[in-house]
Amino acid sequence: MAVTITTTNTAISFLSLSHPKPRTLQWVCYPQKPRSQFVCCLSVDRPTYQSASGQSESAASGGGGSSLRVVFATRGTGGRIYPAVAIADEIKMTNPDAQILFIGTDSGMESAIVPSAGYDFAPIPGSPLGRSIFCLETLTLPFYLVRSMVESWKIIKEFKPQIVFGTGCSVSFPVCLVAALNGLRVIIHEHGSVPGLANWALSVLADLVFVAYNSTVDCFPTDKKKIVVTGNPLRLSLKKFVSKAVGRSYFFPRLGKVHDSDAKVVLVLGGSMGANSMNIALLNFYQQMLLERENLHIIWETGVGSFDEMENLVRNHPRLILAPFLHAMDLAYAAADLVVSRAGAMTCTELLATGKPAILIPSPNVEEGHQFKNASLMADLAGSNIITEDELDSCTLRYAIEDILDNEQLMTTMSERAFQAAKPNAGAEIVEHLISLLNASPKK
Ligand SMILES: CC(=O)N[C@H]1[C@@H](OP(=O)(O)OP(=O)(O)OC[C@H]2O[C@@H](n3ccc(=O)[nH]c3=O)[C@H](O)[C@@H]2O)O[C@H](CO)[C@@H](O)[C@@H]1O
Repeated sequence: MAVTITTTNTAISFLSLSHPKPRTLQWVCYPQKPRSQFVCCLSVDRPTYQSASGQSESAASGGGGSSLRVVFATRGTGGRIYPAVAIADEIKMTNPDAQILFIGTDSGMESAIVPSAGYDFAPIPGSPLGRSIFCLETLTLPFYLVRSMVESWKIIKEFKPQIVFGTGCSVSFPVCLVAALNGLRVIIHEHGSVPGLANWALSVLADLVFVAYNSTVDCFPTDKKKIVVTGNPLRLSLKKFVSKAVGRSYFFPRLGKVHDSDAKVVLVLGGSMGANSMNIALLNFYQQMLLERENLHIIWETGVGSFDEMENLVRNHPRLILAPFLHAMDLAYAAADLVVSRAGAMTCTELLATGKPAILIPSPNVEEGHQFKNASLMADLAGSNIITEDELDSCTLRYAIEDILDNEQLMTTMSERAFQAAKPNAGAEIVEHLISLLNASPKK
């Protein structure tokens, strides 16, 4: 359930000033139950994009207009969904008449993230991927795949896209396959350092393959000429400048009003799913640290799955925001002096673009040590501090946080290095390639 609350308090005034279109605060409930005194899941509405005729519903209705029509197929964690949202944002910037439709599943995070980003969404059945070849999920995979392909076929026939864009997941596989069978342009993007299975397989039939890192190129079993290294695209909201005061007034109204320059805000991110070990480590010292440091404020994303438990364990405090998931990441990054986070590929891209000093705790549960590779790269590029899961405990984390927070010079250097290493134009570059491809030889 999403309840939109329109109000006229100071935070809203700041938001309206900083964004081209007036926006409203949205309180998204995960799961569907009344929330307590904690601020839970504040999100900022984006402008709803309208078609040239002014009828937003026409986006999913097919029809014969000449505007660019793109389908995005995405599912999974934020790291797969947000690159698609970022490229869609970029397309709308350069082609305001473009018609965009996202295909995903009803059960995945995309069903909440995509509509909240202002795009039309069409669900298909998800195909589960089993951990071994003999497990139930793997045995039922062909059945799900056929169902997903049939549903994708119907949507593609009706929407008539020129391009189908997959971000590598169990939804992008059937959708891109159907697109290729229909003779449509297929493009994929891999955000991580090692391609997922869907992207690996789809690279063979894709017209263009965008990747974030040079080292990923050789991982694909396809003609290297169609692989372009661009980096990861950023959501439009993260590319825009949001001042520290605006970010802070959104989360802690008093800070925005008085521009308290002594205040220090620590943003704790467990990735799009949250991180239990980080939650536990923080749980053991947040109270003491807030007590000892009167200028400290904490924004703590617990993950949707752990939120109820954490909400029961964490004591309400005026300088603490506890949230299951943050939609307004632009404002959260803007507010923060220091970010403590998992080391997912998209988060690392965003930390560089927003110039945030970071302590990274790579998830040990991600295949092939992806997150450790990301964190090592961040340490080289921006001097990020790495704490491994084995080293993670309350003392280590608290010491690492205070070590950076108390060293202004170090924070400035880390921030400057991050800005220098950022590649904020990946999205624009991807859209340029995409338009050139269409102009060079329209397939249909
Ligand atoms: C490539 C990789 O490492 N993937 C792992 C990563 O994915 P995950 O998708 O979580 O990691 P990423 O850092 O790549 O992407 C997270 C995205 O979600 C956004 N975000 C996050 C929190 C929030 O409250 N609001 C918000 O918008 C971030 O801004 C970012 O854009 O961690 C998951 C566990 O958590 C693992 O299952 C995935 O295998």
